[in-house]
Amino acid sequence: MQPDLPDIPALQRLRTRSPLVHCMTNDVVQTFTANVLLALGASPAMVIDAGEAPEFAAIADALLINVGTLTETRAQAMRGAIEHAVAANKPWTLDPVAVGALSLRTRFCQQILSLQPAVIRGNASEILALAGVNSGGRGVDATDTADSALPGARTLARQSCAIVVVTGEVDYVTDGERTCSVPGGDPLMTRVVGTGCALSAVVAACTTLPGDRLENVATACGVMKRAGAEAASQSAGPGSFVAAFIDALWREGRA
Ligand SMILES: Nc1ncnc2c1ncn2[C@@H]1O[C@H](COP(=O)(O)OP(=O)(O)OP(=O)(O)O)[C@@H](O)[C@H]1O
Ligand SMILES: Cc1ncsc1CCO
Ligand SMILES: [Mg+2]
Repeated sequence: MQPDLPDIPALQRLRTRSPLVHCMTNDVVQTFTANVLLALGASPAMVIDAGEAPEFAAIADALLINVGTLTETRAQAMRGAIEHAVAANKPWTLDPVAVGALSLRTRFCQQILSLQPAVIRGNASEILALAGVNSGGRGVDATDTADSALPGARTLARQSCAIVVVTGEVDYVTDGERTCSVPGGDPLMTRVVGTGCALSAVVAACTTLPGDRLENVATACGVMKRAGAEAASQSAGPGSFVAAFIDALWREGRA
């Protein structure tokens, strides 16, 4: 395991570069995801139609594929976008929401794994399912711990040549050989929808940074956990947590 990493320069770089992040994400988390990226200085765009998503994927700096509200039509648009991103040498990140629990999305994610994702970010049940390990996942929430999913995450990283992030009480970031652990955050982060989905978007933004990708992805996890802990300490419950969380992200990486 690697020790805690200095992440402020990476955050400052994110604000300076303001990467354009093409988000093909689920209907539940669109606005929250865009606001999280904006608070950190990145530039979100939710372009989803099959007629223009491939074109945009080649222009944007990074692509996020989140299958939370997948349909057959969206799957087609996503596949086209991924192919164009890969052809243009742009990194793409996969959030395999509820994979393992449902067959269309499980099949789709297994297929697109061969298209060289830079990063796969999921909760423990999703990562175990994608790694081919039976898990108790039955919906969008994890029923396994991140610790128990770490061996599966390492196997998935080696199989897919992607960096794999498994989130929970501790986040683990692995390339199959090196692993960073990122503690912190707050359980309140799981009582509002989309903190994991938004983290995947921040991870996608961080794949555009120069330097060690594993460290940059761990930085994304650390930033979200730090903001989550700060927001939880300032809020009365899930409603005010959301506003405090966006505000805490806004302060991250500022002098
Ligand atoms: N018990 C916990 N304590 C502290 N932080 C947590 C805990 N569980 C999750 N988190 C944090 O919450 C965020 C979301 O992680 P989670 O594993 O819940 O993803 P997810 O299930 O994909 O979320 P969603 O589907 O709502 O987007 C991450 O930043 C993670 O570090
Ligand atoms: C609640 C929910 N349902 C489909 S996607 C989603 C967001 C969390 O992943
Ligand atoms: Mg999720």
